[in-house]
Amino acid sequence: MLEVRGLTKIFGGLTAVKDLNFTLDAGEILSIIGPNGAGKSTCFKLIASFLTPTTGTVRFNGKDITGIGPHAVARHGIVRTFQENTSFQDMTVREAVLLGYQKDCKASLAGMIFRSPRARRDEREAGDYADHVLDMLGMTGLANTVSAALPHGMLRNLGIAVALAARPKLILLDEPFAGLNSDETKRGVELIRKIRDEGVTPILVEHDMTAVMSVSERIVVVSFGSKIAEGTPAEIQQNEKVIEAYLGAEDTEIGL
Ligand SMILES: Nc1ncnc2c1ncn2[C@@H]1O[C@H](COP(=O)(O)OP(=O)(O)OP(=O)(O)O)[C@@H](O)[C@H]1O
Repeated sequence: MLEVRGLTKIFGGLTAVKDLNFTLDAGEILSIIGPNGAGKSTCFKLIASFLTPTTGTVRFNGKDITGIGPHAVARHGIVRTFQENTSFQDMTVREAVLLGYQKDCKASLAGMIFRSPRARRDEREAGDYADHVLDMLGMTGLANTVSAALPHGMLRNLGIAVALAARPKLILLDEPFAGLNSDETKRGVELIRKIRDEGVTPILVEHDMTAVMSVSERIVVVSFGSKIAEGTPAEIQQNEKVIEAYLGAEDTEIGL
């Protein structure tokens, strides 16, 4: 589904991502981990086309999508969530999710204004789908809550809900467990499996090693921009290079 080849990003004199190669199959749960500053977020930005690589390619379902821009990438079915999303503060939860869905509507602008049958059908479908997504995220009871009033964990969920509302094929989750307590993390792990079971393939960048080891089917480890290991959680936990990379860093939490 996703093929990253020779991906490199140089900022001035600093190589943030260096000749990175990995592939991802549809339906697989992959995590990218690595010490602080290893290049994980940059890698996400390159895939989602928020940044253009210095060299290398990103292919999605056989098509070259390198550097085509975030909107074009979204049209191909790739969305990205952000660590802190404050864009829908004034909207209710349901309104924010409906906004995420909008780009998918088929009715013309005139159709929407004059409420054509097509526009009415779109509206109904959007409402049904928004309710489905909210149910999936355990947010049905919060549908009419103003986003600014949501607790931290639920604001995170809302970001995921808005991204899912666009009905992507691939969702890039940037630190979905950051700041969550252990119960919320357990629910987060279940949620990621649920997302995958709905046909949306998740990739995570994450520091919470307990969550990573529990949810991932495969892990790619980066250090100083380069891939140093790739394998199952069990393989990664025993990998010497990985242990060394984490021991040498301030962030020593690898869950060993
Ligand atoms: N726009 C930019 N301009 C210059 N340097 C940047 C830019 N974005 C990232 N970097 C640098 O590239 C390196 C990789 O950063 P990146 O944010 O990708 O790491 P990360 O693995 O996601 O880190 P963290 O886990 O702390 O979020 C860092 O040294 C960072 O300072």
